[in-house]
This record gives sequence, structure tokens and C-alpha cells, in this order.
Amino acid sequence: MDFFKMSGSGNDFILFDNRGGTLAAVKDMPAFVQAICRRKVSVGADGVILVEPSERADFRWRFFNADGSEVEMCGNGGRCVARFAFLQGIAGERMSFETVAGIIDAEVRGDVVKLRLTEPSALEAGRIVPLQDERVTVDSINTGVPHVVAFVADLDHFDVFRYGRALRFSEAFAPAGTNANFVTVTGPQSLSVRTYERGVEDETLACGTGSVASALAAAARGEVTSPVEVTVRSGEVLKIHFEKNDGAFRNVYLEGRVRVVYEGQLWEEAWLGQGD
Ligand SMILES: N[C@H](CCC[C@H](N)C(=O)O)C(=O)O
Repeated sequence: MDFFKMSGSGNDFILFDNRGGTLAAVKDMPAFVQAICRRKVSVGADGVILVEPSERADFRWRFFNADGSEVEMCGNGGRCVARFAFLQGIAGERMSFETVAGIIDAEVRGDVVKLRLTEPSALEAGRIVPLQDERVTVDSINTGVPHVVAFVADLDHFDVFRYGRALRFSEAFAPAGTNANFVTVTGPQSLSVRTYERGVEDETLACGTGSVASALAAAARGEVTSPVEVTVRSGEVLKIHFEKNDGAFRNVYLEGRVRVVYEGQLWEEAWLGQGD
């Protein structure tokens, strides 16, 4: 099974062109995904992307987190799959693809990919959430997948794992759970974000939909205007463009560089029998 390994600003993925049933031998997809996402004993990644045929767009893709959970969308994964599709001749520089979250337009310019995301929804500002022995104020929004955004003062020394897990599993966001973003606004068009990701169950080096959620939450508070440069944990910068009209956000774009790390051939021993 041929695959690509790609990185979207440090959020890394294993991509398969599954249009011809490359993965037909896989009987349990979540178990397969968990196995190949394990670092040191297999390929290792934050998630897996399967490109499949679509009646409604150039192609469809399914996204699986490293824990095997299939979820609606992935912003950095979307940027990677757009460049993958272009490089593989599956689509041109301008394309549209189908996700569980909806149809997304993409434009590939060299190693920079710009996505037009689905309309954000369910923005709730100033939610008071009990968190261990404290109560915190967070904003929540869905940017393809669910996110909470908390504004903090000293991001570099913030315990993202502890508070990220507490928010991820908080009753307030049950049963689906959420991704948790911790943000410091650094200027009228810039902020820094660290994200604890659902389904990776750890902090990742970047989160695309989380960066968008953070930019829109800050814009809703009147603290930033479009375009917003988001510095992620890897140190790379994602650019978020949006229109804000009477509190609603439209034409939301996520832009940034993606890297092809390598192309590979997956051996069965890299996934079969890993639980033994
Ligand atoms: N972990 C997320 C999906 C991937 C989101 C992130 N990698 C991105 O770039 O948007 C979730 O389960 O909702």
C-alpha cells in the first residue's frame, strides 16, 4: 500500500489514494489507523486521510484521528490532501472536495494551500465551565469540528495537557467532546495558539480548525481583524481570512504551507498483529 507522509505546519498525516480500493485488505479501519499512527513502532502521525471517489466534487476524503476515531474534518489535513491531490493528478490547482463537514474549495500554489472552510457554527462566547476545582470562561465554536477557546496570559508556561484534557472530557461538551485551544492575542492581527486535540489526546504542533476557531473567537471579542496571523506550537504561521457581519462569520479561509515528508510502501508488519 503506497502512502504519502505530509506535515501541515507540524500536524502530520498519512495519506492513501483509496479510490481503487487500495485498503480493501483492511477489515477494521480504526484498528488499522491506531496501528499505523503509533510513533516509533509504525509510521506515526496525528491522523490518517483516505481519498475516495465523489459524485459531488473532485474527490471525497475521510479523516481519522490517531486514536482511530473518524471525525468530520481536519483543517491541516485538508491543506495536505489538496496538495496531495494536485501532485497525484487527482485534481487541478483549484479544486473542491467533499468531507463529512461539507464541500470545501482549495487552491494549491506551490507548497502553500488555501482552503475555503464550511461556515462556522454554534459560536457561544463567555461560557462558564467548571474545571477541576476552578470555573473558567471559554468560547466555543464549530469550525468543521468542535472547539473551545480559552484566552490565557502566559501561553509558553501554560499546562496545555492538564487543562486541555479537563476541557476535552468536560461534561459541558459531552458526548462528542471537543478540542481545546489556549490563546494569547499578540497584536490587532496576530495571536499565538496551543491546542490539545481530541482523538490525538495530546497537544499537537498545529491545529488548523483550532487556529480558525481561535481567530474567530478573538474577532468576536473585537480583539483582532482579518486577516489574522496565527503562530502555532511548531513556530509556523497560519493565515486566517474572514468576513464578519453583525456577529456572523462568512468566507472563512485557512492558508499556510504544507510539506511532503516522504512517499512510502506500507508493509503488513507495520500494522498487522500490533496488539499481539
Ligand atoms: N482532532 C480533531 C480533528 C483534527 C483537527 C485538526 N488536526 C485540524 O487541523 O483541524 C477532532 O477530533 O475534532
